Amino acid sequence: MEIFKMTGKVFDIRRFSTHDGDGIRTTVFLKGCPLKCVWCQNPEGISIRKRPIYFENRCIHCKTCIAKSKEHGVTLEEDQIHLHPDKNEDWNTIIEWCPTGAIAMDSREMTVEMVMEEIRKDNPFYRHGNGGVTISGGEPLLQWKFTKELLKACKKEGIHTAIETSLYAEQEVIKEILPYLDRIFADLKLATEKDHMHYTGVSNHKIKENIRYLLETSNRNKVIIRTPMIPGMTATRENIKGIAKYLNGIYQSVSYEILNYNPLAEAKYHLVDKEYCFEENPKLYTKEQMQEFKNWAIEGGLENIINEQI
Ligand SMILES: C[S@@+](CC[C@H](N)C(=O)[O-])C[C@H]1O[C@@H](n2cnc3c(N)ncnc32)[C@H](O)[C@@H]1O
Ligand code: SF4
Ligand code: SF4
Repeated sequence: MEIFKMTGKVFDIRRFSTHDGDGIRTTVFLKGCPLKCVWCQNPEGISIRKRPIYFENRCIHCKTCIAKSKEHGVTLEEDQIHLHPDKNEDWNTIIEWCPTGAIAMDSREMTVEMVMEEIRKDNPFYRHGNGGVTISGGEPLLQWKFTKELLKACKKEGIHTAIETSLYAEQEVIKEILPYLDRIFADLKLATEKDHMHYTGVSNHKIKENIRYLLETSNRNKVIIRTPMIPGMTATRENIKGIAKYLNGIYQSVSYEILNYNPLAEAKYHLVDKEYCFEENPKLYTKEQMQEFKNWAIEGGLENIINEQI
C-alpha cells in the first residue's frame, strides 16, 4: 500500500509511441537529470523543480495573467508575455485564470497507481509486437525508487518494460531495477571524458563502467547502446570510432544504434528560457549520411548496428 502512495515527478505521458522501443508503447517521462546535454530534446525535463511554463502559441494576449500577478512573476515586455518562474508567485491562481492553458505547470506529482491508470488505457495495444511501457525523461534513474516501483507494477500486470537512460547512476541503483526490465536503451554520447564534460557537464567514467557491467552480465542481450548524432559534437568520425572501440573491447556483438539528430529540440528552448546550442538549426541527416556514421562504427569494430527505431 505504501508503495502505491509513493509519488514521482512526471512531465509527460505519451501514448501510442512507436519509436521508444518494441511495438506500440506508453512512454512515461520523469523529471530531473544530472546531465545537461546542450542539445537535449527534452530541456523541460532537466530541472527536478516543478515550474510554470508559457506556451506562446496558445496565448490570446488577454493579459489576465498580468493583472493576477502580484510578485512580478509575469511581465509584459514589448507586448510579449514573459514568465519569471523563480518569483514567489501564486502560480496556481495565475494558471487557473489563464483561459487557454497558455501558462501551465511543467510537471505533476503522480503516484505509481495514477501512472498505472494511464498505462492500463493502452493495454489492448500492448499485445501486438511486444508493445509496453518505456520510462524516459529527464533521467529515470534520478527518481530511481519511483522508477523501480513503476516497473515492478508493470511486470506484475505482464507488461513489457523498457528504459531510456544515460546510465549516470550508482551501480547499486542499476542492480535494483534490472530484474524488472525487458529492454535497456543506454546512451554513450561521447567517447572522451573531456568532450563529455564539455557538452553534458559530467564525466563519462561512471557511464562507461555501467555499460561494462551491463555488457559483462547475462543482461547483455537486453541492452541497446545508442549515440545521438549531434552535428559537430557527437557526429564525428573520431567520436563514433572511439565509442565503437570502447564497446568492441567489452562485447563485439553489442546492439548499437545511431540516432538521427532531432531538429525539433530547438522549438522547446523558449519554454525554459534557455539558449539552444545552434544558432542555425541543422537538418535531419540523410540516409546516406546515417549510413556513413554506421560505417564508422563498423570501422571501430562493431558488427551489430541496428536500424533506428523510428
Ligand atoms: C531525452 S533522452 C532521455 C533519457 C536519458 N536521459 C538519455 O539521455 O538517454 C532520450 C533519448 O533522446 C536522445 N536525444 C536527446 N536529444 C536529442 C537530439 N537533439 N537529437 C537526437 N536525439 C536526442 C538521447 O540521446 C536519448 O537517447
Ligand atoms: S492569461 Fe493566458 S492567454 Fe491571457 S495573456 Fe496571459 S498567458 Fe496569454
Ligand atoms: S541525459 Fe538525456 S535527459 Fe539528460 S540532458 Fe542529456 S539527453 Fe537530456
